[in-house]
Amino acid sequence: MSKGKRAKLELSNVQKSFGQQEVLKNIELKVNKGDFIAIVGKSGCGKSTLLRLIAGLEQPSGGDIVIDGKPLNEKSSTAKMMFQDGRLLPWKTVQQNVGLGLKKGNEEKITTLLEQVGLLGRAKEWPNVLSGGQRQRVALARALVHEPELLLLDEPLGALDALTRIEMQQLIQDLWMEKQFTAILVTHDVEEAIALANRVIVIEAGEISMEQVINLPYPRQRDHPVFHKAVTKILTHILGKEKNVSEDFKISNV
Ligand SMILES: Nc1ncnc2c1ncn2[C@@H]1O[C@H](COP(=O)(O)OP(=O)(O)OP(=O)(O)O)[C@@H](O)[C@H]1O
Repeated sequence: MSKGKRAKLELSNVQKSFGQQEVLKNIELKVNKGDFIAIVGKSGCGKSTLLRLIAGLEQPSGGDIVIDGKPLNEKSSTAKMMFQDGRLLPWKTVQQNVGLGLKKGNEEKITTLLEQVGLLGRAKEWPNVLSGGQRQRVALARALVHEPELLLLDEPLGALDALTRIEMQQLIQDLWMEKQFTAILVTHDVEEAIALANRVIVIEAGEISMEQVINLPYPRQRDHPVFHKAVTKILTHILGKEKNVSEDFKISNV
């Protein structure tokens, strides 16, 4: 992270407990405007809780969350969130879903976004006739139609098949490159993290145990050797088998 860039989001000593269970402790994280951050880690390590804190959907038990220089108190007004299940309203058409909460006079934005996600021809259909991937395209359009400066993605592609998942990753990357919003993605998939993020954060037992800058150009190429080294390095860290890794994979910078 280069000095002098404006911080979009800053977390200082953030903690979160549910009853006696301490889920997050001492989280320190600075996200610059335009960053694409991926948060990875084992199931139950606290990834979604961290995202929900940033979205203002949960309150921290301690520490500070600052967005655009201002403390985040209640629900974040600038952030938009996209979930694994899309959360489309089944009684509204595709275009009505995308336009939810949008003020009158902005219909053109709906058309533009539907075109960008490749669903303009399905605008008047109901969500239940769409495939899982198409539903997530609608969910993505719905999040982006508000032109959010901060997009929070909670395992949005987790329910999709491998090929659709890669197509969706490319779509998210294209839209991020074009619109230059700040993105934070929670994912189980280390390859997905490296396909999209300029920084990957690993959470282990409620703490950030690794932060890896991914110095690969966009659009990302999966067949780049550094891509595979980065996957191995992060997976090795998560799985805790550093001692068994060959020297080839012990790289300091990717
Ligand atoms: N509202 C809640 N009330 C009580 N405990 C909770 C609540 N939300 C999360 N937890 C607990 O916090 C821990 C972390 O959950 P979280 O969903 O953040 O993990 P995660 O890393 O996103 O997991 P996964 O990858 O399986 O989705 C878990 O032990 C979970 O049971």
